[in-house]
Amino acid sequence: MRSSLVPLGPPVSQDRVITSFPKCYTPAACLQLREHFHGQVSIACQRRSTGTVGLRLSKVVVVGDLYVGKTSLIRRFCRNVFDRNYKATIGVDFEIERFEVAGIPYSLQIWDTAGQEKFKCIASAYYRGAQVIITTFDLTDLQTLDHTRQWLEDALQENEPGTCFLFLVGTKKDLLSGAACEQVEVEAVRLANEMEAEYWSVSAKTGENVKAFFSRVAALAFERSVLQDLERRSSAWPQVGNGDLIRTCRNGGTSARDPGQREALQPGLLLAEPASEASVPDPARAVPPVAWRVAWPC
Ligand SMILES: Nc1nc2c(ncn2[C@@H]2O[C@H](COP(=O)(O)OP(=O)(O)OP(=O)(O)O)[C@@H](O)[C@H]2O)c(=O)[nH]1
Repeated sequence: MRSSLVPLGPPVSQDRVITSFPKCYTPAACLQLREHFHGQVSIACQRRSTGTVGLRLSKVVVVGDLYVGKTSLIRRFCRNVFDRNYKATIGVDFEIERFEVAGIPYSLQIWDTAGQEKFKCIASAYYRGAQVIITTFDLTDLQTLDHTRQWLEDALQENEPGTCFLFLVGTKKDLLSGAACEQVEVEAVRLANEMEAEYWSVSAKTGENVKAFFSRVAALAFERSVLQDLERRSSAWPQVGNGDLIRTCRNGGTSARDPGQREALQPGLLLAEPASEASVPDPARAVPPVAWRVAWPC
């Protein structure tokens, strides 16, 4: 179903339309194993009640050593091109990529940052406000994998704890045989788990896994945005006063109205809707959430 929201620009191309939840690369290092959208998100999308999500951009920051292939990865995805000549990124650059996720328009702003040390201070100024951090390394150069810890630490320093999805991505997959790649991946998966990141390996040259990877990024970021929006709205309606309206409860409780929805939420996440539009309070007088509780189930 095409979205009825936000007719900004031309419709997104068919390969940016995400209808079912994209699979992870390996369950051994994966942010979530579900193969469908969170029940609350599906309902919100069906009802077109995803708030401002369709109007917002989610910020994705790509970091990693120089020459690992950050620019090439982004260019392969956004423009479907590959250039074998190296041109260092100076500071930062970004692309905006539009999607339609579960019928809702959604955009990623993908920031390409410089890997060269001399540009690092410029690039790091753009880490703030990221919803997704992609830490990249070259599968043919293990030193670049060692450095990912530091890249991640630097990027996390600029963001609130627990607010970013983390990915560890091995690049230049085409340069390794299957066996050699698997060998590197053992270590990469171990590190990804340590970082609480999802692991992927890709090739910008052949395009292998590139679209699947960014679709996964978009779906995860979209789902979180919708859940945050629902939580924000539920916090703005503190006096629900009707148990029937609470469709997802603490500790993964099930819905009074939708008993089929058995999605587990993190303790403390409470989602509710007002009885009708008339009960929506004046936003200026709404009680803001005491603190964001952003921790997502696998
Ligand atoms: N064979 C192969 N080469 C790649 C791949 N991705 C990138 N390269 C090459 O690796 C070199 C570096 O790629 P870039 O994308 O410019 O690297 P970068 O990480 O953006 O570098 P900085 O901007 O300096 O941080 C270029 O010569 C690319 O052609 C890949 O998937 N396969």
